[in-house]
Amino acid sequence: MPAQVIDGKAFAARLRERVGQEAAKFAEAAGRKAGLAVVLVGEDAASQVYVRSKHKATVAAHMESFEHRLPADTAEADLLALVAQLNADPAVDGILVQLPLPDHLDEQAVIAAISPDKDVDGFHVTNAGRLAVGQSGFVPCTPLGCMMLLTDRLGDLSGLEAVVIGRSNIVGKPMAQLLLDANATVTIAHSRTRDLPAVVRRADIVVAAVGRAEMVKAEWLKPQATVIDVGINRLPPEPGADKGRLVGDVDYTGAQGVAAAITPVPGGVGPMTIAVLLRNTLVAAYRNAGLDLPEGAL
Ligand SMILES: Nc1nc2c(c(=O)[nH]1)N[C@@H](CN(C=O)c1ccc(C(=O)N[C@@H](CCC(=O)O)C(=O)O)cc1)CN2
Repeated sequence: MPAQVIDGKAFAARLRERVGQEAAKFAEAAGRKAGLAVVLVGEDAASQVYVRSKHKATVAAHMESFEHRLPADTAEADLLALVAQLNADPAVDGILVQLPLPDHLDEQAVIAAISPDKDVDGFHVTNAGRLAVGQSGFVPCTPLGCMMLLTDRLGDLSGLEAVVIGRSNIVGKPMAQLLLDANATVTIAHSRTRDLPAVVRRADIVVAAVGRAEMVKAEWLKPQATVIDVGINRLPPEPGADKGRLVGDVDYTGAQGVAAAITPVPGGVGPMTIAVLLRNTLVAAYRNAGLDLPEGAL
C-alpha cells in the first residue's frame, strides 16, 4: 500500500477558516480587528510571494494587514526604528520581519527588537526560552504546523521514536522541543551525525528540515514511518522549461513505498506556516486586548 498523503494544504485551509471565524468574533468583542504587521526588506522574489500570500490570508481571515516594504539598502537603525514604532502601536498585535534579510542587516538584532508579546513568528529568544521551559509563548509557525499534522495523523505521540534532521533555531530545535513535550523520544540529527541512515531507520516519525533536495532516501526509512518533509528545494530546470520542479528533503516517490504517511512538497508543511501565523496573531490579539480566547477554539 502506498503511503497516505498528508494534505497540509487542506488542513491549513480548514485552520484558516476557523481562525477567520474566531477573528470575526474577536473584532466584535474588542471593537477592532486583530492586526498583523509584516516587514519586507529588499526584493527577494520568494519573500515577495510569501508576503503577498500573508497579506491576502490575513485580510481573508478578518484581520488587519499592515505591510511595510523597505528598500534593500535600508539602514539597520531605520529598520529598528520601524520595529519600535510597531511595538508601540496598539492596532498591531503581531509583528513579523520576513527572512532572510539582506546581508548587511543583523537578523538576531532585528528579531531581538520585536516585543516578545507581538513576536508571532516565535523567533525571539524570550519565546525560545519559554518553549524550552514549558511556559506559554509563541511557537514558530512551521514546527507548530508540523505538530498539528502529526497529532492529527497519529494522535498520542507518547513513546514514539522521532528523528528531526536539521538543527536550525527556526525549525529543527523548536520541532524537537515540541516532540519532546509530546513525550516522544527525540533525536536531533545534523551534518555531523555519524551514520544518518541508521539513525533515521529507528524513527517512527521523521522530520526532515535540512534544505537539501531529496537527501533522505527511501531505504533509510523504517517501514510504516510517518514522514514530515519541511524542505522546499527547487531543482534545476529540465531542458526547455523555465523553472525547475519543487521537491522536499525526502525522496518522495521512493518513500511512498515504505512510509505509512508523508507530506508532499508542495502542499504539505509549507501552507501550514501561514495558517499558523494567523492563529498566532489571533492569540496575540486576545492577549493584548485582555480577552480570553474560547477554550479549544483553535
Ligand atoms: N519571518 C519569517 N520568515 C520566513 C518564514 C517564517 O515563518 N517567518 N518561513 C519561510 C518562508 N515562508 C513564510 O514566510 C513560507 C514558505 C513556504 C510556504 C509555502 O506555502 N510553500 C509552498 C510552495 C510555494 C512555492 O510554490 O514556492 C508549499 O510548500 O506548498 C509558505 C510560507 C522563510 N522565511
